[in-house]
Amino acid sequence: MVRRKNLIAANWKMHKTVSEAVGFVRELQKSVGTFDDREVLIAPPFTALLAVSKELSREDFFLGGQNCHWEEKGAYTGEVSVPMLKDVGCRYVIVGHSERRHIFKEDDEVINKKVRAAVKWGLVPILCVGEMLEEREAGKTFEIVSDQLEKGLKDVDLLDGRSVVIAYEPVWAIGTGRTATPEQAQEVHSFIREKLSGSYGKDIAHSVRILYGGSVKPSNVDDLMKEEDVDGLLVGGASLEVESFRRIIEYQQKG
Ligand SMILES: O=C[C@H](O)COP(=O)(O)O
Repeated sequence: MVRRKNLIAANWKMHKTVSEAVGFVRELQKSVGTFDDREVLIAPPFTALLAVSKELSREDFFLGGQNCHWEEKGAYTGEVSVPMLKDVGCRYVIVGHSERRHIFKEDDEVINKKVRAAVKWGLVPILCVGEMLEEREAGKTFEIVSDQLEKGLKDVDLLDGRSVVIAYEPVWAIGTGRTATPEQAQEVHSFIREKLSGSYGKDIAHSVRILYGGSVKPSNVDDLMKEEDVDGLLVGGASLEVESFRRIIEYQQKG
């Protein structure tokens, strides 16, 4: 069984110019302490990937894309492939974020192709799953998460559990200021782990990192990270300021 290292990820979405991104990373790397139980991921817009890659100097900091295409190359105007992301130094790629699902109408089939492409060409996909508010209120959270997980991971080799990261992002908590309570997050995370255990076995399931995303801020990070199955965070808004993201990375240890 591989020991899980927590992953604190910044998803900058469509924010920051190249110079803003480079300045941020330079300052963040200087100000954040080093912890042997956690890693940091920066997912800037495509335009800033190369510049941020050159700026990243710490071994505990990694680079990620926010999206990818499933083919290696071809006539796909506006798209970026997994090998291209690898070429600029990415280790991770976010796949199936709710903004991609809802604004850009990506379905589970497309998301699965992207997950498989990422694993095939050596990036770790961060597969995002999560229910909408009306689905939660209708008591369908587990059903939705289970379905997205099953379809997103179809025919994906989880290897020892390190080839994929799952992010639970309840849609009603993204950018709304309304965070899931630590108990709500833990309930779904533990459900995800159980489900992975059923499909891939206990050892692999216990090695997969499950991140929480949705209005994570300095004021709620410590409580969220105390939950047993919360292995990190996918942070949007609060990752755009150095001081707030530094505080999130430096969450208080469990126990
Ligand atoms: O990828 C990040 C999530 O969409 C969360 O965004 P947020 O922290 O702004 O709510």
